[in-house]
Order: sequence, then structure tokens, then C-alpha cells
Amino acid sequence: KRVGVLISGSGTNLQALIDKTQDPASNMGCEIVVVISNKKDVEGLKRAERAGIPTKVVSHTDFKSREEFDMACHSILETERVDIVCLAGFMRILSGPFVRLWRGRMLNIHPALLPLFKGTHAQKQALEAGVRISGCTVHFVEEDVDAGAILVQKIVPIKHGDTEETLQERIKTVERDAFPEGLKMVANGVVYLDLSTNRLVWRD
Ligand SMILES: Nc1nc2ccc(CNc3ccc(C(=O)NCCCC(=O)O)cc3)cc2c(=O)[nH]1
Ligand SMILES: N[C@@H]1O[C@H](COP(=O)(O)O)[C@@H](O)[C@H]1O
Repeated sequence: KRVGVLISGSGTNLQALIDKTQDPASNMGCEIVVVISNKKDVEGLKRAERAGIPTKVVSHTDFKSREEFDMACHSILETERVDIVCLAGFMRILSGPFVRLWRGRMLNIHPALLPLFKGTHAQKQALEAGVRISGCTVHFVEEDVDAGAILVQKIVPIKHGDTEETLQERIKTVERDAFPEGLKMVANGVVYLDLSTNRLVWRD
């Protein structure tokens, strides 16, 4: 399977996907063929270049509408014959038409245990809520933000004195395993999203 990864920043999740997909022993059943960023000069682009993966920058400021930006990304993904899209620290909300084109073939990783703490600053939300555990969620992408069917979740403890940064760091240590795990399952057909029932179907 051919994978396209959308990023906006540091790309630590992208790096985890690169390391696993480029390691034959991981048996991921997929390869990253293109990385698209909506921001230029971000660390994630350097990570892709170091790994020999083609990169594209699509600046959302170059487009009159959200849909036009999304379709510019879509045409790159089509050209590269991408089968699965991964949102790895991608910080733009995607429009309905784009999500419908990729429904059941697009994954996101969120730094909290959905359905809790949707949206941005999830780590801050967890700290303010006073919960004692948090973690990350790998899910299919639906138009309704952070609401898609959940594939993988991993938990971390929240410790006294944690800040947004210390918690984000601890969550990232489990993200690096969670995202490749979720991608591998989808790439190998272990699980798929039944588009009519919106339910996950597991092949046991
Ligand atoms: N339709 C759809 N698209 C998404 C795009 C990105 C992410 C990643 N997680 C994200 C979740 C929330 C945001 C957000 O609220 N950003 C501030 C507004 C930025 C903007 O104006 O675009 C960004 C990424 C998830 C989704 C999703 O679940 N569904
Ligand atoms: N999706 C969220 O965006 C953050 C930044 O990711 P990255 O750019 O370092 O991969 C990560 O914490 C991830 O959960």
C-alpha cells in the first residue's frame, strides 16, 4: 500500500511512521510515497528529505477557500497513487468533500483518549480536567473533528506537577508505537471501516 502523510510541524509522528515503514522487519505492508506540509521550512519536511521521501508544500494561504486547498492536496495524493492518508500533526480542518474522498482510508492521531478532550490543546484540557491518565488515539477521520472510529489507544499516567510540555512529551512516547500499529492494521486489512454502518469490521 502507498501512504501519503500530511504534516504541519515537527513531524515526530511522521518520523515514527518513516522508521517503521522503512524497516522491513516491521512488516508494515506499506510505504510512504509523499509528505505534504501546509507550512514551509518545518522540521517534518527535513525528516522526509533525510529519508528520501518526496515532499510538497501546499500553503493554505495560496487558496481562496478551504475546499480549494484540500483539492490541491488531493490531486497530489492522486498523482502519487496514494491508498492511505495519515494526518501526523496536521493542523488544518479538512472539508467534507476531501474527507468523503478518503473516508475509510484516512487516519489521524490525537494526543488524548477520545472522545475526551477533542480539538486543540488536548494536553492542557486533560490537565485542567484533573484526570489521572491520558494518552493518544489513532482513529479514522470523519468530517466531525476527532469523532471517527477508534483503531488504537495507548495510555500514560499524568503526574503531579506535569505541564503541557511534560505531558505532551510522555504522550509522544506512546504515539510513536500507536500510529504505526494503526496504520499496519489498515494497510494489511486486519480491520476496515464499513462505510454504510460506520462500524469497524475486524478480520479474526
Ligand atoms: N474533517 C476533519 N478534519 C481534520 C483535520 C485535522 C485533524 C487533526 N486534528 C485537529 C483537530 C483540531 C484542529 C483545530 O481545531 N484547529 C484549529 C482550526 C484550524 C483551521 O482553521 O483549520 C486541528 C487539527 C482531524 C480532522 C478530523 O477529525 N476531521
Ligand atoms: N496530532 C498531534 O500533533 C502533535 C505534533 O505532532 P508532530 O508534528 O510532532 O508529529 C502530536 O502530539 C500529535 O498527537
